[in-house]
Amino acid sequence: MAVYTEVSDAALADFLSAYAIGSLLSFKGIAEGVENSNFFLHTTQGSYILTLYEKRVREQDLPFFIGLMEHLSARGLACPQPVRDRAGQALGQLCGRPAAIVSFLEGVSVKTPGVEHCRALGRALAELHAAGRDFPMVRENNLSVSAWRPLFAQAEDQADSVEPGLAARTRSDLAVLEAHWPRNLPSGVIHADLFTDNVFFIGDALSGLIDFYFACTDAFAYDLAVCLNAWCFEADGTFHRDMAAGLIAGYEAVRPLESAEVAALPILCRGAALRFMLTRLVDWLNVPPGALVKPKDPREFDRRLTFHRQARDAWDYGRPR
Ligand SMILES: Nc1ncnc2c1ncn2[C@@H]1O[C@H](COP(=O)(O)OP(=O)(O)OP(=O)(O)O)[C@@H](O)[C@H]1O
Ligand SMILES: N[C@@H](CCO)C(=O)O
Repeated sequence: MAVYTEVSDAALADFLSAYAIGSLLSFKGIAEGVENSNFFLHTTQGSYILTLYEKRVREQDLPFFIGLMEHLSARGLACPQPVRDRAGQALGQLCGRPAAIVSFLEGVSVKTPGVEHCRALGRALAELHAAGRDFPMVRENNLSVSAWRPLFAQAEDQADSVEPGLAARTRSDLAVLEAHWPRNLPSGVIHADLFTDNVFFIGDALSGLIDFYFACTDAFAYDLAVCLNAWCFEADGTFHRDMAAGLIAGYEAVRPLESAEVAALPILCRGAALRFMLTRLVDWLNVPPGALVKPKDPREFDRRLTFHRQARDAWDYGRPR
């Protein structure tokens, strides 16, 4: 359970007194997630999510995330809407952490997505890219290719204790990716972490996207590569080409890929898999003492990398030639 910071009743009451969202009916920690501390907040006016920003979220980036959610909500994208306090502030401090309240989205995430879920995801991803086009703020992707070697340095000595051969495989992936990482692809606001737990459905219809705390300015096709990794593989590394085809077709129904993006897809997928393998590896080896959190398994992405290393072109990912 991702609750790194406990919030006392008194601290919560003091924090909420700045907001005009009614009086508190219930408050409880949320079991899912690994990054921030999240709580359900139920008041006489409705349901909200309270987030205390932890470890990997830099305080100077919070105006980007909050501004982006406001921008996307204003353009009709179903995402959390930040709630401003009586003084017009969307960001406050609670228990020594930066904190914000956002609207609660209805829906549930799917644990085992099918082709139609992937098609709906593709459409929503392209709509997000379109809605973000006139967002004026910029945030560099601080978990892109130049960050991977320093991340690996934190875990290299112990990598083989997690999976034999992992250190050597990672060294060779890093060399290839650093030499061939594509530049100058069409770019803009990307979500960068659109895993199944961050996409809600009501029945078969996609109802909302959450967790914009890795959002940044980067290649649109990299976001697609993140989704291909997150949605179209089993934990054991089995790839579902039909789901990948649905995801790409859904995306291209809204925003057709340019030829440079199509050509870059295999290396973008390989890089995205390495990014999640590395952050998981570092977290796996460094669980904070006392934190109520279950770290995610880096080996799932080591297995995906086996697929990406042998992929030749976008056709291998289900895109028609
Ligand atoms: N706006 C929202 N509406 C409804 N539920 C939400 C909302 N925001 C968060 N949640 C719930 O809280 C959980 C954790 O939120 P979130 O994914 O943002 O946390 P995180 O720690 O950043 O997680 P991750 O590991 O995905 O980065 C979600 O799985 C969902 O159940
Ligand atoms: N979605 C990430 C965790 C948050 O970055 C993962 O599955 O590793």
